[in-house]
Amino acid sequence: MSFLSLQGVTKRFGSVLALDDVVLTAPQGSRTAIVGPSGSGKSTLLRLLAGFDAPDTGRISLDGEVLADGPAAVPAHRRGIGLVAQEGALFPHLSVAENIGFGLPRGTAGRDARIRSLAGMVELDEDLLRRRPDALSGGQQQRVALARALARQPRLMLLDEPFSALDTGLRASTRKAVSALLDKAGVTTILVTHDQAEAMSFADQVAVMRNGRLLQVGPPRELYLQPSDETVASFLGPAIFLAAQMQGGFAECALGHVPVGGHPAGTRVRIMLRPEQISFVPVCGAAEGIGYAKVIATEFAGSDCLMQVQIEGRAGTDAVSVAIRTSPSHMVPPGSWLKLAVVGTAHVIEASAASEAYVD
Ligand SMILES: Nc1ncnc2c1ncn2[C@@H]1O[C@H](COP(=O)(O)OP(=O)(O)OP(=O)(O)O)[C@@H](O)[C@H]1O
Repeated sequence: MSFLSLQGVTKRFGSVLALDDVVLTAPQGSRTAIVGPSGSGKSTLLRLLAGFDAPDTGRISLDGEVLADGPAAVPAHRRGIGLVAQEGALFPHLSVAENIGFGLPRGTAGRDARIRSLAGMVELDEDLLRRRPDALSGGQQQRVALARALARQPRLMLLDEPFSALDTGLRASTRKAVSALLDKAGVTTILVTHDQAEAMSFADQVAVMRNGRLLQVGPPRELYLQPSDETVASFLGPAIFLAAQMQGGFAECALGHVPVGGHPAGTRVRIMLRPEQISFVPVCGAAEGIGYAKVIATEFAGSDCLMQVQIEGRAGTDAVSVAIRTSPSHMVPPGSWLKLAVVGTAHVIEASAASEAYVD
């Protein structure tokens, strides 16, 4: 049996179906990230896990204990679940030490030592313990919030966009530190985030949510390279979709002969590639034919620049415009011609009926 299990969880607010038959499991010690657009139901799911609200139908269990079975639910304070919210939500009038020790009864033997040990775990200097939260940086405040949540040795840790208030550099380093810490403590964790890259680097399982439903759940690499549909594909990053015809295990498309993963059913398919799977070499002058493309526009964005290129369609089909990624030193100006090649395999995202027309 899974350590954390949600079965058929549904929650409605008036006419809004916030959670629609959610099924999710997580092994002990694992990290799950829930991503999805605004209003997709992420916070509602977290609130139900924390015990701040109860499902209409469905069952939530943790470590063999049923936490909610429809509206009958174990109250939040009896769940042994820690929560770190977006702003850390520290008590402003208490010192950092008292914030960390908030859940530890006063007078408990070794309380101060435990607070110092928790501060050490989240790499907070001891001399910060006497300060008030407003005298700490955003990253330090988040680490205090994490130490406070860890103090009660939760069975499950819920992280609700805990890094979103931090700037890019601090965000990445805090995420790494928190991730290593949770790993070491072996705490099962659920992270809610708007940031797909953050979800994929933090978690061993990612769940993509939309309109209250989980569209796909799996390891980050699997979701990124083998999404179940175009919505999941596009949500996790830029994607190139091309119509293709299967021939001898290859997809014949505007890019030529492209190897595909798996054994797709059907002959007319739609394939997906990630922009970084397209390599190119500039060619002199106009070069028409399969695999050649003209640069239409460029977008400078530091280390990760984009070039919009137009590929001639196969006979009788329209040209296809796709974005490919490159470094600033490899970017060429609009009007240049390129020979493209595909790195790795394409993913067949949709196999159509054999009678469907072949279109790009
Ligand atoms: N207490 C409530 N009363 C009425 N509707 C609610 C309530 N809480 C959530 N909803 C609705 O349920 C849906 C899901 O909301 P939820 O906050 O879970 O989404 P979310 O994915 O967390 O969004 P965001 O990323 O913007 O925080 C939304 O349509 C929201 O308006």
